[in-house]
Amino acid sequence: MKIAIAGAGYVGLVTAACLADKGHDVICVDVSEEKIHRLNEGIVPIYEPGLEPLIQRNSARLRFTTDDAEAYRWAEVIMVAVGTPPLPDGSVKLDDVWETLRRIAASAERDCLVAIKSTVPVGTGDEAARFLAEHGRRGVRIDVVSNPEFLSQGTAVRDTLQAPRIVLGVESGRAERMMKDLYAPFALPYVVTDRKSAEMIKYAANVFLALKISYINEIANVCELVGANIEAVAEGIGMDPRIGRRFLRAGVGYGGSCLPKDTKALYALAASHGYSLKTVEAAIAVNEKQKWKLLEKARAHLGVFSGRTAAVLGAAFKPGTDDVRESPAFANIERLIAEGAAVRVWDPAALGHVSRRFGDAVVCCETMEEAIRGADVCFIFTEWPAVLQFDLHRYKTLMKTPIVLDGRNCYDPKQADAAGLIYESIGRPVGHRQLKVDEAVDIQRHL
Ligand SMILES: NC(=O)C1=CN([C@@H]2O[C@H](COP(=O)(O)OP(=O)(O)OC[C@H]3O[C@@H](n4cnc5c(N)ncnc54)[C@H](O)[C@@H]3O)[C@@H](O)[C@H]2O)C=CC1
Ligand SMILES: O=C(O)[C@H]1O[C@H](OP(=O)(O)OP(=O)(O)OC[C@H]2O[C@@H](n3ccc(=O)[nH]c3=O)[C@H](O)[C@@H]2O)[C@H](O)[C@@H](O)[C@@H]1O
Repeated sequence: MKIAIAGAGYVGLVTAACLADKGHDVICVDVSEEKIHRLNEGIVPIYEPGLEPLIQRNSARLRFTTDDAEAYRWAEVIMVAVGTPPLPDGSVKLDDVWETLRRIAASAERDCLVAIKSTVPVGTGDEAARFLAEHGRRGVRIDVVSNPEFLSQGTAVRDTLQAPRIVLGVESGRAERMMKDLYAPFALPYVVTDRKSAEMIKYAANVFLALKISYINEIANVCELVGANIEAVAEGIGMDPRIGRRFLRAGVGYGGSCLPKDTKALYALAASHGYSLKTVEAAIAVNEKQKWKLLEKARAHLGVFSGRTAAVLGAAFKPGTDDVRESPAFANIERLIAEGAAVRVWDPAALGHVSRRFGDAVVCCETMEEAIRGADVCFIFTEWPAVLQFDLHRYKTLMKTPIVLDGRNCYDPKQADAAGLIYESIGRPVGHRQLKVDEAVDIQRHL
């Protein structure tokens, strides 16, 4: 089939490459001249494992352009994968979606299907269908489908090729048939429903994941108070298939472009109908507090940050991506700088974003060693493989004071203790080298 995809971002690019890989002819459209220029030069503008070879392998069936009118004239299916960022009140900014729909209405000359992959408030698909029926060219039939996306960054290619389900929110037999033709080569299970329910499935899924994370983080906080170990607790409850093991990793909270914005968007949507979503409100509040956990722990050791050197390991919101949107690391770096710390940041994929955002206010380090050398404290915000595999003794040799505060529970506390570290993580008992606030005046004295 001939597919046009609006938006060459994490979702659009991955979807384009996977559809081309399954034999479809795909044109990926973006308004960013720079992005399209780079893609046409063979440079993939985002870091997503497996994406570059997939794009290269399918170059015969995959084109990139800024000429949306030409792409929308040509396509049988137009997929909308543009951004839907949050507005200050938590509701969703739909400007790019509506701009895309306006362009489709003006350009589509043949009967076609518009599949909305972007995460949009419930009811947007119905509005889009009305708009296209009213403003599309005379005699051109444009069906609208809600086809929400569930991929995760870092595993996006696999998630797309082996998705647990494909959700289709359709209002006509023609739309359902076309979407099933499109996805037939993937041989995946479908959930076929109406447009509004499909849009709700997307929010309900993301928000459920956020609830699960905030719940485990609160349990971790209580574990710290009572001396229990969250890793054992998560394993113990996760083995119950009604609960499930995934998304029970305690840490410094969820970040990224989606869980934070989608929790707020669902809350705002319900509120606009006069309903207060209490569970979601609590999950958002817990997450906001959780992201400062490591700074709280650091204060107990160091008192103030002024004059201290802080190493930050990981800036991306999770491993396997260069995305720093709503990254807990960024909020913490900002606060450390504001409180007078000298901040040295390492990340294997996201350093470009760090230097663009913080400039000379931080030192960007190419290696973990460079970041931690001479540091008074080390914060771990992202569980990159290099962090997991790092020789714990190196912290002791390289740091001025080996205080390692781990927001992703990367190490075994006993091993960290044996390696001579003052090590604290989330929801687990601390080693015997733990310092009390009033003992922390002169760290060196204790080592
Ligand atoms: N990033 C993720 O892991 C997932 C994102 N989603 C949803 O998918 C949507 C897209 O997200 P991302 O890919 O992360 O966004 P992104 O910000 O990486 O990419 C969006 C792209 O759309 C382009 N664009 C803006 N206006 C355009 C227009 N009128 N025509 C063509 N291109 C245009 C932008 O230049 C940008 O390159 C959002 O609604 C998001 O909530 C859903 C599942 C996963
Ligand atoms: O709508 C979206 O954009 C996507 O949002 C999330 O995907 P993503 O944001 O890429 O990443 P996740 O793996 O969900 O992680 C989100 C955040 O939660 C944190 N997390 C995740 C799992 C966990 O157990 N604990 C935890 O703190 C991660 O560190 C990260 O900061 C969902 O997992 C995807 O299904 C969805 O398609």
